[in-house]
Amino acid sequence: MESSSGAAPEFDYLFKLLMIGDSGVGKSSLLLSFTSDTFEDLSPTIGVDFKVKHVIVGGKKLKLAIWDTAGQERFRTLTSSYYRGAQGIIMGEIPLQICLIFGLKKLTSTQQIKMLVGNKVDKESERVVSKKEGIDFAREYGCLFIECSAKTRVNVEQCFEELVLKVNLETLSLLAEGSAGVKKNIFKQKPPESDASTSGCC
Ligand SMILES: Nc1nc2c(ncn2[C@@H]2O[C@H](COP(=O)(O)OP(=O)(O)OP(=O)(O)O)[C@@H](O)[C@H]2O)c(=O)[nH]1
Repeated sequence: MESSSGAAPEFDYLFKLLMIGDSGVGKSSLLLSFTSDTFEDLSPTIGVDFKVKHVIVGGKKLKLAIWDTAGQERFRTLTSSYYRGAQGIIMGEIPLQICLIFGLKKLTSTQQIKMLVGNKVDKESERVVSKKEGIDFAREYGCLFIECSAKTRVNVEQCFEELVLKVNLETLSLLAEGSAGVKKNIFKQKPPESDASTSGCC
């Protein structure tokens, strides 16, 4: 937590989120769309990038620290070192992610919330994986699932919101179990309404 001089803290909770996925699936574009409301042709990420977004969920001020990792193979050793400590993980385009999800299952703790993201839904005519296949795949590997478009901003906010809501719920259950080190604040939000375009399955 920040604030050391007795001033009101800038946020109630800090969540670390991590974006992984193969190069070109649109991780950086999704992040830019979420944090800056813009879409532009970006160069491939070198190593890792980082952005912050403040949101209010359930009346609580959350600071989201979002790490965007390079998808290119040559950065994989570096980027995998960022998995630890992430509360939520966002992954990229469906057809390319299978190997990374297996990697995650080995590398991350079970308390991390994973979300499989099918980006670029604006290119419907080029779709490779059906929505049902995406949902089934996410269910099998215990991920939330959503389809979105960084370009048109369809479901971009929802993508992060659903993940953060789920992280909150996990935080609450940790509190209920009396885990040490978890700040004893109770979030007052309700679970998200079910939406035809999203599908939680954790
Ligand atoms: N049509 C469309 N194009 C997109 C969308 N999101 C990203 N793109 C394009 O896909 C390409 C790759 O996007 P990036 O955001 O750089 O991909 P990345 O996953 O961050 O790639 P790395 O940084 O190499 O890991 C770019 O040309 C983007 O403009 C989308 O929602 N719709």
